[in-house]
Amino acid sequence: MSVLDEIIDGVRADLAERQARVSLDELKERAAKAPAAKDGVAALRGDGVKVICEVKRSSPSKGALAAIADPAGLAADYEAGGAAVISVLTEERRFGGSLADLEAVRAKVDIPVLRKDFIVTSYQLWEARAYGADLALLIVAALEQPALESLIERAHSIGLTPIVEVHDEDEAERAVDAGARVIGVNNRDLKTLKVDRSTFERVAPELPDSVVKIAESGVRGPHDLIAFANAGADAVLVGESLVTGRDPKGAVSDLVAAGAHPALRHGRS
Ligand SMILES: O=P(O)(O)OC[C@@H](O)[C@@H](O)c1c[nH]c2ccccc12
Repeated sequence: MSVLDEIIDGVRADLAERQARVSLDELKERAAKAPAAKDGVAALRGDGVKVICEVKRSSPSKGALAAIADPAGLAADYEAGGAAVISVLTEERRFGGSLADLEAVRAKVDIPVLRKDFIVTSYQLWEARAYGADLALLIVAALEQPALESLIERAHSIGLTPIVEVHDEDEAERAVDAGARVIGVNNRDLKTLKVDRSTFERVAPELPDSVVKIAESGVRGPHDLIAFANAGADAVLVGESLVTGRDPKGAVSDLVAAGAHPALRHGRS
């Protein structure tokens, strides 16, 4: 069984408990009361390379990264540093996240918030909206094609922007066929947890120009951002290097400044 399969088994078990506690109708009521979703696509387009900053306590590859006693405070630092979107991991067992983190971050920042989890049913999309997310991650490797298609559609109908995550050319084709407009290329293989920074550069050319392209994982600093930008990234998604550093706000503003450099603007819309 791959690491991804193990993670998803745990996610399904936790999900079954929540579903037994909170009905879909209750979630929908809560979602109806949530502030309207912000435009995730608009936040990721435009001049310069956008920076998505992640609230991440631990990971299956590295174990504990940072305690993050105040996820909302960290998110506020990211926002002050110029982040375009905040990513909040809500997976509990391996990443140490929760829906409470999502709710706390949502209440604190004005920029769009991404629910980062292993989404396998529309119930989790309703949860995302009910707890204030504007975007939700859908991982192609975790979903059969019909499920991927219906979750993309459902996300749109709920008002969420789906970020569809791929790791190779076949998954990229599946994402595009399923109607994805925002695609994240994960440089980490979720089946082996290995990071290969050439993944983005290999997969991005398979994606149509109209798709918003995000390079995910392995961004250590401005140098990596510039490399991904030169390979066509509209945005980067950064976790570990921000949560383990001493000055998250400063690190974000260094990334944003590198991404705003005029030399990178050529060919961007
Ligand atoms: O911590 P990093 O290497 O900067 O990576 C962040 C993000 O890309 C990573 O957390 C991630 C990408 N896709 C995921 C899917 C599920 C959980 C986590 C992820």
